[in-house]
Amino acid sequence: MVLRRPIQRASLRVRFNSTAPDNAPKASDNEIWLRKLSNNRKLAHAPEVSQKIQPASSSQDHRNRFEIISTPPDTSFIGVKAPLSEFTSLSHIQSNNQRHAQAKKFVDVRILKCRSGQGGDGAVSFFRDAGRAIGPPDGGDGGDGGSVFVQAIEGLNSLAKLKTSYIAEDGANGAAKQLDGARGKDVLISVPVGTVVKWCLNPSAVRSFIEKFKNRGTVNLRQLLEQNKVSLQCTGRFEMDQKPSFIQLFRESYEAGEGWHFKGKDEEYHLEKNWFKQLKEKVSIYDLELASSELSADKFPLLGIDLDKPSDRPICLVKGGKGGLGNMHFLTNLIRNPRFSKMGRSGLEQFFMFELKSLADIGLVGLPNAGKSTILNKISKARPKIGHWEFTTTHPSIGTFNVGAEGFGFTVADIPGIIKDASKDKGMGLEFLRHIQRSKGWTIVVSLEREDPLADLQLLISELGGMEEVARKNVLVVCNKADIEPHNPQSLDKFLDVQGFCETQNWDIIPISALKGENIDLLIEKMARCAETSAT
Ligand SMILES: Nc1nc2c(ncn2[C@@H]2O[C@H](COP(=O)(O)OP(=O)(O)OP(=O)(O)O)[C@@H](O)[C@H]2O)c(=O)[nH]1
Repeated sequence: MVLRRPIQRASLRVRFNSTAPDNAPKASDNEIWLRKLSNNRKLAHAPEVSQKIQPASSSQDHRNRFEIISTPPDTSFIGVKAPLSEFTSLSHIQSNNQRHAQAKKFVDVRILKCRSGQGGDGAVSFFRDAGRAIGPPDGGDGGDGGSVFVQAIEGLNSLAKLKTSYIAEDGANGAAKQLDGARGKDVLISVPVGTVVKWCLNPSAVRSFIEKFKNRGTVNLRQLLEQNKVSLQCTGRFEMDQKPSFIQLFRESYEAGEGWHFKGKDEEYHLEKNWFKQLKEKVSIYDLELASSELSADKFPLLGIDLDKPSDRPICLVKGGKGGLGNMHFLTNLIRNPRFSKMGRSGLEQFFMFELKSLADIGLVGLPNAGKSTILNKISKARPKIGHWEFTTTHPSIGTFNVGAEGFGFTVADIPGIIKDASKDKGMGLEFLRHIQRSKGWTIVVSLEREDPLADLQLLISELGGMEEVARKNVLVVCNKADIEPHNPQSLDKFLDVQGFCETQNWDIIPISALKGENIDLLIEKMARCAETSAT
């Protein structure tokens, strides 16, 4: 717990003259405060101020993405290793790539630098007036640095307008006449509902790490980010819980007992005086308390913050540094002329990844050209661009529509077509999968125009993460383009193959022609069912 300063001064702007109230702490107040600090010595312990992020080669087993490598009491924090891909964005790293530049038109992932303000320094000043050339110390405290907050609000639908860095203001320095410095202004980042905020690595550090591999032949970025790990220091939710829940962040501030600001006589002069050495020792307990309160504030959920509802209040990402104490706090019966004050504590600079995940009830997936956009166009108010070339859909679009008189509504997200090896970053990759991850149901579209629609379905399942992943959802398989050669027995066989497979999985299936609008009403009913309940 951080001890409060001995006296809370009533006003930020106090004129110290013969008529104005003197709110500076008295020497006796300061002595009580310093004595309390000494008594607290046993409680305070030096925090381990280090967070090493060292990519290290790992095994191929990615099932356990967060591997615990050490736990208290052996270390202060829970050591966790996780693949680099958890803490960076592949599309961000690939931003120079042409193919991905096209996909970037719709911005659904951003990496932002956030820095909180540094605390202002405490002032060294002494009261003066006509009657007294030098009076008691009256240097005010530095103001606290501003913090960076995030808030999800309705009405926004893209991350495109976010800046690349958000820097909160530093606290102002304290001044003479007991004037505290002003608090640094906070910064608020407004994002759309559906945004997930995750702590991430500095992108330039990731890029320079990747550079090292470029000389060693062809690099598959996805594999590189999967196979190399980051070591993090984490904490549990409760003291006794050793399950990692938060990443511990560290700010680089002065060490306990340091961070003095001297005026007139320098540090060397003061360090020779026993009275200063004793004071420094006591104040180092205060510094430790500040450092430990920083440690409890400087944490971020390991799995990120899911802003799936409008935020009631802004959430702090990085907290501003505490302002330093002015010299009036160091007046004691022994120290009559404290010509020193404390510096403000540092702010915190971290990177965060903002991912926009659609909240659609149903995710519409299929190979390119299967007719997803045509289906969505037919059934929803949305009018996605339709074309007969592949990758017409370059960014997710969401359609909302109502079923029946009661108007049960659901939303459908159309994502770009998935191709073979999309999970290995072919085609437009699987970056858009985030938009259907939260959907209760997946509607998988295959085209009966293709040679082997069942093989297409199986390929899609494999690219979507395998049967285990797909089985978590309500699945509806749509066999589109049933209008092409409807009387050809081969067309019917193709449909029956897919139907046979769906029956073994207990999945619903429907043949349709999106182009001709055939079976669309039944499709809507089935999709409504697909959206209604969760499979798990
Ligand atoms: N004959 C026939 N053609 C269809 C049908 N549905 C869609 N098409 C055509 O198939 C082509 C591709 O349709 P889209 O809806 O753009 O396909 P998509 O799956 O969204 O494609 P991507 O955006 O590349 O993923 C277009 O030329 C459509 O007119 C259908 O039921 N029958």
